[in-house]
Amino acid sequence: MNNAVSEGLVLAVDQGTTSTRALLVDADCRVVTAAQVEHRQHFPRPGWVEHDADEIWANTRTVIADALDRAGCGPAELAAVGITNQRETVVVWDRRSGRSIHRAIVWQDTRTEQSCRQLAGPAGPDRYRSRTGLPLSTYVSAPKIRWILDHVPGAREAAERGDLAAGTIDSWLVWNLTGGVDGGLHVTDVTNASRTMLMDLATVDWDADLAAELGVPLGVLPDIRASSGVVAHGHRDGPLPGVPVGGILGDQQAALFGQARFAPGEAKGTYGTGAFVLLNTGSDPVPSKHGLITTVAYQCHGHDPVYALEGSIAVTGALVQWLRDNLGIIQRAEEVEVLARQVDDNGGVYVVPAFSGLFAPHWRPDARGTIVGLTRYADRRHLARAALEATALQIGDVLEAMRTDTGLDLRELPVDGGMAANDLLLQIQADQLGIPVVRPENVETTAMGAAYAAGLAVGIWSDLDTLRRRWRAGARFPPTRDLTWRLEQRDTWRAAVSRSLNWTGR
Ligand SMILES: Nc1ncnc2c1ncn2[C@@H]1O[C@H](COP(=O)(O)OP(=O)(O)O)[C@@H](O)[C@H]1O
Ligand SMILES: O=P(O)(O)OC[C@H](O)CO
Repeated sequence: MNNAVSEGLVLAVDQGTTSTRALLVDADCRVVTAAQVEHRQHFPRPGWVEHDADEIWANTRTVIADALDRAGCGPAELAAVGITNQRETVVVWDRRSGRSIHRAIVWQDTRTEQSCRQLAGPAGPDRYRSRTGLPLSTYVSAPKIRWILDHVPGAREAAERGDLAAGTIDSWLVWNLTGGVDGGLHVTDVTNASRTMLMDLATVDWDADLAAELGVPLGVLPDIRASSGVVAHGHRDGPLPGVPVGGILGDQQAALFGQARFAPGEAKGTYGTGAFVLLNTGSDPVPSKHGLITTVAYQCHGHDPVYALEGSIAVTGALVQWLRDNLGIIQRAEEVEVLARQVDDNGGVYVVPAFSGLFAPHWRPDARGTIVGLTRYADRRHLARAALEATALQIGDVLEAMRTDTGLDLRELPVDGGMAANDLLLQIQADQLGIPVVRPENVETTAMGAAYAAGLAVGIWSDLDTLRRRWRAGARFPPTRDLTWRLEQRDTWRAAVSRSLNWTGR
């Protein structure tokens, strides 16, 4: 083993929307090595987004092997592995063949819009909110599982016979890591389960009535476990033989954990494919009246769950990808900053990236992407700037909802995620919010959260305070604009958002 590597290595697997990463973290919370592989995005119809679950498992094996190789060590030197994952995305697989029976339906996919509307009925999308913390929307897992069971020939009967397993990506990975068809463990954690619309937030257990109403047989679902605690060990024939699986968390909860936001009132914002603000609300689930989600933040084995309020935004980095892949106005994501810096303002252009409808705080599946304010003056530089502003303005909307729901004024916003590498975005964000935005020294917060959860479970770190002391600020972006400017921006943004509504189902 490489001499520079200290004792007590923890592996974090971060299975995100665009890529799968593995990071090796040492007991001093330093990232020793990292490996990353992107997977294919399938868009078979407008609004549909799919991933190949078998490809994701193959990529997971690859990045684990690469991260270990680069460190010159083997699985025997690992104290634990922690898994974190894109949430809500569902896999349904055959317990006997070990193969998924349909491509994974991704959290951004809108195919269940009609069935969500029917399920909501006259009660509306908040029908199950008090029990689950979630609006009935295309975002959550249950309607996606139901869709697969109803559309793959023979699937519902196979599910009733007990031949199928379903779950979010974490449960697919843990099942495979622990043996798959050879006795793999079918589990998930409380944070992932809280995104399915099948878990009761108060009992942190599946709700049989809900499962029946939403058409998901309880028998296909995994057991729910704490986020930090050893659930199993890697299978002898898998990539991590004998390694304790000590942490499982949804990626946004993992980022909150990795940012060491363990106290009520602390929040973080993560900018990836979408963007997600989570506010730790402590031991009580706080209901939202302003379009936020109530969710489980984490649970350490033997302790009560900790809850959070969340503002989930479907499209932020995905808009940058769209500028790159669909319009070709940039070649690489980071070029959006170079382009946007060439102009002082957006030239009157606003982009509302409602590619999957609008999530928090609006929850409008009928919205679609809209560009307003175009004149002959506008060019790709203004579009690039408007794309970054759209991210910041959407975050502004969810923070305002948080303030209204809780009465809490954040003093600053710690941020992370792939898009947080963009300094211009973070400056625009600080200007839009009127509070400083802080990027930590270690921006690998999602993977760190999974590593922390796993390391805590096996005693690499003794407690949360030890982890909190490791957090270091990297770059700080103080606001430079006044209130009048902010209010004007918000007014124009609201007008743009209103133009994106009522597009489908007219
Ligand atoms: N410098 C940048 N400026 C703007 N967007 C960026 C930049 N770097 C990456 N992105 C965007 O961030 C996303 C990748 O971030 P990441 O946190 O890895 O995403 P995920 O976890 O959703 O897979 C992509 O959508 C990409 O377009
Ligand atoms: O994988 P990310 O970072 O795009 O996060 C996706 C979220 O978990 C969806 O809820």
